[in-house]
Amino acid sequence: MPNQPAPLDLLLLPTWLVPVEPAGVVLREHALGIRDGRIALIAPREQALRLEAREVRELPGQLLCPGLVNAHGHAAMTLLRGLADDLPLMSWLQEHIWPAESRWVDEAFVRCGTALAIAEQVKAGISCFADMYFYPQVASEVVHACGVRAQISIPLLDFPVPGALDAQDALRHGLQLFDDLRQHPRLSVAFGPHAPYTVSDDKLANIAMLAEEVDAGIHMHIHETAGEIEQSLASHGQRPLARLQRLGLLGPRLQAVHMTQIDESDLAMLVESNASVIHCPESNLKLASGFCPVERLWQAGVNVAIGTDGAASNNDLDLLGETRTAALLAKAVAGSAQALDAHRALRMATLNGARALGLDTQIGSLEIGKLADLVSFDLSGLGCQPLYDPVSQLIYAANRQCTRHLWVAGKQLLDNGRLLRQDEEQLISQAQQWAGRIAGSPTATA
Ligand SMILES: CSC[C@H]1O[C@@H](n2cnc3c(O)ncnc32)[C@H](O)[C@@H]1O
Ligand SMILES: [Zn+2]
Repeated sequence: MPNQPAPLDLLLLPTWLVPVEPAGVVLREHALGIRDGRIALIAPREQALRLEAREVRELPGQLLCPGLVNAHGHAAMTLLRGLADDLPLMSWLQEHIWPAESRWVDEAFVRCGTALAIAEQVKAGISCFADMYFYPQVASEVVHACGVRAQISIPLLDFPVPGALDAQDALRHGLQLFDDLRQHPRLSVAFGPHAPYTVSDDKLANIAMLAEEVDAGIHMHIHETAGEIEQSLASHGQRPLARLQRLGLLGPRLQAVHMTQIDESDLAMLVESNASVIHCPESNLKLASGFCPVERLWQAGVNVAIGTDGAASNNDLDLLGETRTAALLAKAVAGSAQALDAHRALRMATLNGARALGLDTQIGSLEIGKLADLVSFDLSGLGCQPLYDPVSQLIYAANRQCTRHLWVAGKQLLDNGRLLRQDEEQLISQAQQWAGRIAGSPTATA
């Protein structure tokens, strides 16, 4: 008697299944089966329905694809959403955000803001996000409790920040977090030197060495504005990326966030080092920082992922909307309507994000053996009719309200648009209490 395969835990029957890898494929009349948190089956619907499954779920009018990966953000900054708008990066940061952070950010702030960010992201189809903020230990506890996946960066700056007296103190806490989370199934830890203009040479060289030693990512704002390049040339006689190369930070573990300023030598360094670029188009537009040349990077072979940045410079954590902005902006920047087509845009928001975070063997595409991090979007509504091409519809016509169901490692976090692991009413009320305190203070941002 041949061995019967164990029953599937869940069999999903969407109208469209978009695996992302192989590229450009849309499967109709197909099913996806999950066993032990992993994708165990992708097969024609009729064939799959003959298999034993503990639960079978029809997803009519829905597109099933990998969960979105928000490759850059500052989760707890949700509590600073709308506090200082319509400003350029440096006055936004130095005159408003940093003063507000030193006045208000503590463990309770990070706990509440991170939970709010996770709820907003899960409701928007994001199953994995990269976070760079203060009190990373607290953020990791919230991620653990909410069931989502995240890379948590250890923030490192030359000056004291909430939760760390100096960079050495931050590193000490950070290395402890590496040890604590080494075996965690959903959490990874990276180094988060804030930017070339806030971290000195000796600390950057030390981070490069430590990242090699513990095999971790390096997540950093780089080449966000033209002013950053000018300042680096004046202070260091080098462009920031060249300086980072000299200090040993360039390599596949580097996650270079923003990169709106790229000359030929920068491009060559990115290609040669296999570093990833994290594109944050809406933050770059809102702070008038510049335009990342996504198509040029992509054609040169650089892995380009996408991030929302924090809710204080965006002002939402809507990766689907961000991807649409990226697809539209890429065409304007490249002067070509073919730049960043819908399929590549979806790849940027899934598999490329996973690759940037070093998770592409585990998530980012629907392939047998990968973790079942999945999202379904409902394309049956009026705004998506008529429908010729489901991926075009997802990127150019749908919006985050179309998000229906979301699973992380086969565990459902969103059911028909409803959060299963978080209390929406409570999150809203807690966020309002924070806003009451912050807005009610005469020193809200100064
Ligand atoms: C190292 S913790 C995060 C730190 O970064 C600040 N921040 C948020 N958005 C940006 C951005 O676009 N460029 C530079 N710095 C940014 C955030 O407020 C924290 O202070
Ligand atoms: Zn940022």
